[in-house]
Amino acid sequence: MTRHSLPHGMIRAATTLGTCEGYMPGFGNDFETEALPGALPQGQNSPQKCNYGLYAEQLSGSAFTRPQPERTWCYRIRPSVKHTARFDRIDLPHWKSAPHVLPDVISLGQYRWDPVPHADQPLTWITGMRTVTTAGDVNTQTGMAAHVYLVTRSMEDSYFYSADGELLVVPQEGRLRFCTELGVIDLEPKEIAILPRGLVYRVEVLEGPCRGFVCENYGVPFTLPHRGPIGANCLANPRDFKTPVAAFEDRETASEVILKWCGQFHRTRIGQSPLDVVAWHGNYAPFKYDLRSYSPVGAILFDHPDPSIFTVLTAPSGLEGTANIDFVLFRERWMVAEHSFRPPWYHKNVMSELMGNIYGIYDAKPKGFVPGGMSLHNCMLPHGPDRTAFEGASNAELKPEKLDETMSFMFETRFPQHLTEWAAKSAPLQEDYIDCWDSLAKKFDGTPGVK
Ligand SMILES: O=C(O)Cc1cc(O)ccc1O
Ligand SMILES: [Fe+2]
Repeated sequence: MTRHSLPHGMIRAATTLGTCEGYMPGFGNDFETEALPGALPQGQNSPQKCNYGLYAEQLSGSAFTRPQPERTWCYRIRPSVKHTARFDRIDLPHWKSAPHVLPDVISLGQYRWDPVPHADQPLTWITGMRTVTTAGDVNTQTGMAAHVYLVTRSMEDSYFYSADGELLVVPQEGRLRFCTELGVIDLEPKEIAILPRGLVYRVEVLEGPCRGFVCENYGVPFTLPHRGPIGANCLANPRDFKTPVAAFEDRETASEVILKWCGQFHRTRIGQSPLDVVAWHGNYAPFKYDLRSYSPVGAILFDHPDPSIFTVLTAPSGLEGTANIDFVLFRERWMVAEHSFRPPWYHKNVMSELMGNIYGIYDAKPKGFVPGGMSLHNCMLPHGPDRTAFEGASNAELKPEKLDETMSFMFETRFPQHLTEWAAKSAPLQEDYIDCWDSLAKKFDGTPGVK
């Protein structure tokens, strides 16, 4: 087996059959990977002594007793407990957790933001996280938070992990590298990544400035949706998810580990890199997914289906069919529906919808919802196409039309989303957003016929 070197002398497992540029294909597979030959024990998890003097350690991402438990066995230079000395509380004022309901912030409404501009000062993955909304309760492991990240600087000898939930990362600008305990993920716009709860990592800037969106999932991890009558194919296909091969660094330098725990941040100081997992096997691991491999299924004769058909990943809530979070993708597709109003209909929804634009034009909002921008249509708040979209689609010739160069997404949660003070007062909120429906004309005059 040959080794691949990454910055900081990180040693990565060689690409082997079934892997692609350092990644292994499949969703939720039981993966196994080793960066040094023979580092992974065969036939058992806890040998009396591990090869290379490694320590065996289990990372459990679900209760031991879940029907399909999620866990990974790590073979590492030091057990994690050596990477966590005493913790001191630190303040990260822009990263908020639910419940975070403020008396002087009104969350009830329809909101839209321009792209958040980059700051003057350098920001890392940790200092550059800006919470937009929170929902549910981090202490009961229900709900989520939506964030924007603005990152211009790599973390150096600094590592992070969250006990509060997994992070779904949706880049919109720039390229990031996630050096994790279980391997390295490089991420750019049109891709997404999942960083599981409890996984330690460092984030480096490959090409900045970097901006994107994060959904912090306090609940059970994202999984693939039940496909129902769609059957086994299309939507997000399992083989297109990529989990990194093992990579480790054996580096003794003064370092810090920052831990998010019950909404608060803590720092511990250690004398080495905690990314020292030489080999691992299991089904609890980070992964990335290229959104261009998503095969949308839609209306091929008439009408407009619910956007749930565009679900990429879903995080169940415990109530059957009612997601803690759905991650929904509106990407390039053909519009062919006959005698139909093709964009989204007007609607009110018990779920709350936070949307972001990755690139291009979104059909319900030809203007104002721009790449890097966001919108929030909260629980039971009516919304739909603006006047331009409505008039355009009501009068368009209904020939097959390609919605090209477009990619927006939605974090849709069963819980109402509460704005942070930053989202309500500092972020570039469009004060006139609701005016986009103002000029919708009354067409009804009591006489029959299409108006
Ligand atoms: O509000 C939105 O733009 C998102 C959305 C899209 C769609 O096609 C149907 C319903 C819906 O909430
Ligand atoms: Fe909607």
